[in-house]
Formats: sequence, structure tokens, C-alpha cells
Amino acid sequence: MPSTQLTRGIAATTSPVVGPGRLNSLLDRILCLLEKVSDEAFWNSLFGDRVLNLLKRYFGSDVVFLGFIVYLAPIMGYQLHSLFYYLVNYIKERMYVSIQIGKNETGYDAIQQFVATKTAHIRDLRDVEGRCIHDDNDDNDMQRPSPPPKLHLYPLDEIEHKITYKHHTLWVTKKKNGGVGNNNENYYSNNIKDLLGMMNSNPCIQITMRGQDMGLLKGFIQEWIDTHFEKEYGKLTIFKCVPTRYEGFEWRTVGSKELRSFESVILKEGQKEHILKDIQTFRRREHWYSIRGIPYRRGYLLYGPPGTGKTSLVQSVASKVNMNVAIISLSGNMDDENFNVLLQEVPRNSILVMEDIDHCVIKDPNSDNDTSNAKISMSGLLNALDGVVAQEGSMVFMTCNDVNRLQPALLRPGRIDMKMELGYADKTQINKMFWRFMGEDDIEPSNGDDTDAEDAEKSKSKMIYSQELQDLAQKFTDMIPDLKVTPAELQNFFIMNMMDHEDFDLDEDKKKPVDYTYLLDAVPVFLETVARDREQALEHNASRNQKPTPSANTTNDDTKIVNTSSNDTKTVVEDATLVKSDPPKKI
Ligand SMILES: Nc1ncnc2c1ncn2[C@@H]1O[C@H](COP(=O)(O)OP(=O)(O)OP(=O)(O)O)[C@@H](O)[C@H]1O
Repeated sequence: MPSTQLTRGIAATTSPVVGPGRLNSLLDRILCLLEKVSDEAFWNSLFGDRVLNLLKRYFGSDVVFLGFIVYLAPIMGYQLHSLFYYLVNYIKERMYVSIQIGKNETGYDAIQQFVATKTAHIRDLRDVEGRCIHDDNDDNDMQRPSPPPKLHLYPLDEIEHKITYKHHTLWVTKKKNGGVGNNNENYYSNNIKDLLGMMNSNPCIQITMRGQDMGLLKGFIQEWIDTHFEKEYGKLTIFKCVPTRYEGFEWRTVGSKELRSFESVILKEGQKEHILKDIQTFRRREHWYSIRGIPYRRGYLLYGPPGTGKTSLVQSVASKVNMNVAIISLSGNMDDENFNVLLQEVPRNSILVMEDIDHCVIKDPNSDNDTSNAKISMSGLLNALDGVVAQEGSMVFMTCNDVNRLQPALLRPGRIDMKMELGYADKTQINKMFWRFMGEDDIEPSNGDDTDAEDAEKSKSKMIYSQELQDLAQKFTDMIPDLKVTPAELQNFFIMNMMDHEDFDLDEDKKKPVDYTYLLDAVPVFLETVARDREQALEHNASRNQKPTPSANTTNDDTKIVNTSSNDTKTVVEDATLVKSDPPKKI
């Protein structure tokens, strides 16, 4: 009790911090100061006689005084403004910790996705970016209807989002131009540069937390990244370039797939091994390239009819070497500058894929008849690819159906270092495709080591079963003509027929070998369908080639005649264009 009284007593004596007496003395001091300042003797002592006379002469004139206001006031205003921001930042730096993660960092997406999960719960949120995302991966092999996409909310650029994580308040801002690398620039010059398009875009995401514990904030962010990668571990992330809300494009994760096993892609003898060896050698040889001054990048071209496994091969290679896939499309509004920027920002550890480049339309600067609306030029494309701006260590895969439609300049070594044709299935591929669908699990060849009687029996039945199936495989391979159908068509054949006989196949409990001879019965119909599809494709190509086009009428030195591999008709292609402006649709 006495101590309480004592505390109160002290408080009573010290509490009138701004009492009437103090206020009077403060007022008194201010008045004294004003009197002093208005006295000429004060300025005389400060500047001396000569300076004071000069100042009097100049500021005695209203015009000079006005000039002073007009010229010096904005400068002083700006300085005061800068000082204000400097002080605010100074205080902020001492009260907050902040981490910026550049867009090129592998963890960027992880952080963004974590913030997106929190964004939905922010109550006073007014303006966000909505993205429709398919939660289920679109699996090529399972042609099921995919569920509708879900709307996810992502933070907008330059808008601060307040989220709570483990009882800490964090402020997250996606910045179009991060502070990293721009430290010497001030706010105004950055804005002017931005306006003039001179700004090096340096997008990043900034996370700020109250306090001084940088380790804690780092730990939080690491947790988000870990959670994301745990989920994604063992998956293949697919990035695609998509238009942004502002003009331009950006890389965005469009999903992740189960790794595609290398074995699941069936090519001609030695093809897969050849390409894999090349990639592995390239990845080991960074130093080798560096000491020889060769740009450390490698380009591959996969060409062949649709459905021969070009995309599948890229995915399986990426899975094999633990890389992701970044797919860029040259169509639409993509112009030289966007393409250039995107190539510099290819997500780390990703194989860059330019799909169906023979279907891309390229601007022809020399042609007045260019009605294609294409925005990307051949020179822009080549320059961007030339490794000057492309990421070091990058691997570029281009795929196309008809290699003859590509400009030779695109194919020169350094841009394309390895070309590989993936054609119609040969007999070995047909046989392997059969086993891909029929040979799983049950038909592992028995090694005959089973000691247990039951196992021995099982093994025996498996061998018979396997032998029957081997005969079937052989008959099937004999019935399908060499180099006439694509692996995709074969895949479709198995999927469709096996689905038709689903109940039949699920007859496992009856322990009797499933009779797959229905497959052989279906082959003639299958071959007829394929033949009809080819005829339609030929008709389609023929009718397209008959259409008079502006380029078809011009036969100057710059035009060349190429042979389309899909049929034997001759097509005229202008040299200045990568492809004809009326690309064929896939068959
Ligand atoms: N060589 C192959 N081995 C195994 N599966 C294949 C092969 N070729 C195609 N497929 C299957 O066919 C489907 C289409 O294949 P993919 O997309 O890789 O063909 P593509 O050659 O890239 O076609 P496009 O030229 O139309 O892009 C996939 O589901 C894939 O599993």
C-alpha cells in the first residue's frame, strides 16, 4: 500500500508536463526568437555587412523574390519530400524487416501461391487478380473430361496485402520494379524511366514484417517454399507464357504433372538414348563451354507428324534430368520485345519449349502484302535465341511437323544443335506399344526361381499367359503396316478397345487368362480409319494449296519451293517468313 501511494505521489509531482507556467515560458521563448530574427543586428552578425547588403538589394525587389519562389521553392519542396521519405524509410528500416524475392527465383511461385491461399481470407480486400486454374492435372493418357477450373485470387502488382502467419502480421507487395539494382535511382527518375519504357523491369515480391528478426521472416518464407516443393516434389512443373493484365507476357505455372517416365515414350531404336546422352553431356560440360568461349546453351529440334511423341519426349527428358518445362508460343500478341524479355526470364531449371514452330506466323518486314497480323519478326526471334540474351545453360526444344517449312537460319548450329525426326511407328515401336498397354504388371517374365508350390503354379500360368500374349503381340505387330500409323493412333486404339472391353478385362477374380484376341479383330477397322484420316488430310492440304495466296503469285528470287513431307504437293514459301501465313491445322 505505501509503495502505491509513493508512486502516486511521484506521479503527482511530475505529471504537469505542459502546465500553464511552462506554456507561458515556451511562448516567451518563441517571441524572443522572433524579435531576435526581426532585428537586423542578428543577421549582420550571421552573414556580415556585405552579404547582408547584397541580400537586401536582391530581396528588396519583388521580381527577384518571385523568381526565387518560382525556381527555388520546387527544389526545396522536392528536397523536403525526399527528406521526409528518407526519414520514413529510416524509421521503417529500424522497425521492420523486409525480404524481396525476384521473379526469376525458383521460390517465387511458391511464395505467390502461398499468399494466394491467404488472399481469399483478407476481409477488406478490394482489388485482386483472379486466375482460373485446373486443380487436377490434365493427363494426356487419360482422356477424361477435366473438372471445371477453380478461381484463385492472386495479389495485384503494387498493392499491399496484409496477411497473418503464425500470429505475425506480414505485408506482401508484388512489385513491378523491385529495389534490387535500382538503389541509386530516385522515385521520380524511376517513374519517368518507366513512362519512357526505359526501366529494366525487375519484378519481385516483397514481404515485410514488424520487428528486427530477419531470421524469423526468412524462416517463414522458407516454410512456404518447403511446403510447396514437398507437394510438387517428384512432379514436373509446366510453365507457360501468358499475357499479363498490363501489356506484355509473363511466365506462369499452369500445373504440375506426374513425372513422365522415360520408358513410356517409345521411339525408334537408340533415339531416346542418343538425345539423353547428349543432354547429360551438355549438363556436365559448363566449364568446357566456358573456357572455349562458347555460349552455354543447346538447341534441339524434334520434327515429325502429329502424335509421334515430340511433346512426350520433351516431358520425359525433363523428368529424367529433373528439370521443368517452360512452353512459349509465338502466336498472338507476342512481339520481339516480349519474346526477348521472356527468354531472359525463363524459370530456372526449365527446358524452354517452342512447340509447333512451323505453325507460327512471323512478320515479314519486306512484304507489303503481309496480312498475318504477326508481331514477331524473324530477326527478333533469331536475336533472342542467339544466346546473347538467352539464359546461360539453357536448353531449347523446338518441335514442328514439317522441317522444310523452317528457315535455314533458324536451323544453323548454335541455334539448333541436334535435329531428330520422330516418324510413324516401325515394327519395333508397334510391338513395344502393344506391351506398353498389355504387358504391365501381370506379364513380368518369371525368372523360374519360385520355390513355393503356389508361386511355381502362378509362375507357370504366367508363362503360358505370357506366351499366349507374346503370340498375340507378334500377330498384332504383323498386322499393323510398318511406318504407317503414329504412336498416338496406336495409343488411341488400345485405349478405345480396352475401354470397350472393360468388364472383360476386369475378370481377374476368375483367374482365367483374359482373351485379348478382340484386339486383333479390331485391327482392320482401325487401319481403315487411319487410311480415311490420311485421305482427309491429303484433301485438306490439296484444297489449301489450291487457294490463291498473294505469295503464290510472286516468284522473285527470294522465294523457294519446298516439298511438304506429309504429301507430295509442292508449296511456295516466302523466304522472309518462317512459315506460310495460313498454317495447316493438325490432322
Ligand atoms: N513415341 C511415343 N511413345 C509413347 N506415346 C506416344 C508416342 N507418341 C505419341 N504418344 C502418345 O500420343 C499422345 C500425343 O503425343 P505428343 O503430344 O507427344 O505428340 P506430338 O508429336 O508432340 O504431337 P503434335 O505434333 O501434335 O504436338 C500422348 O498421349 C502420348 O502419350
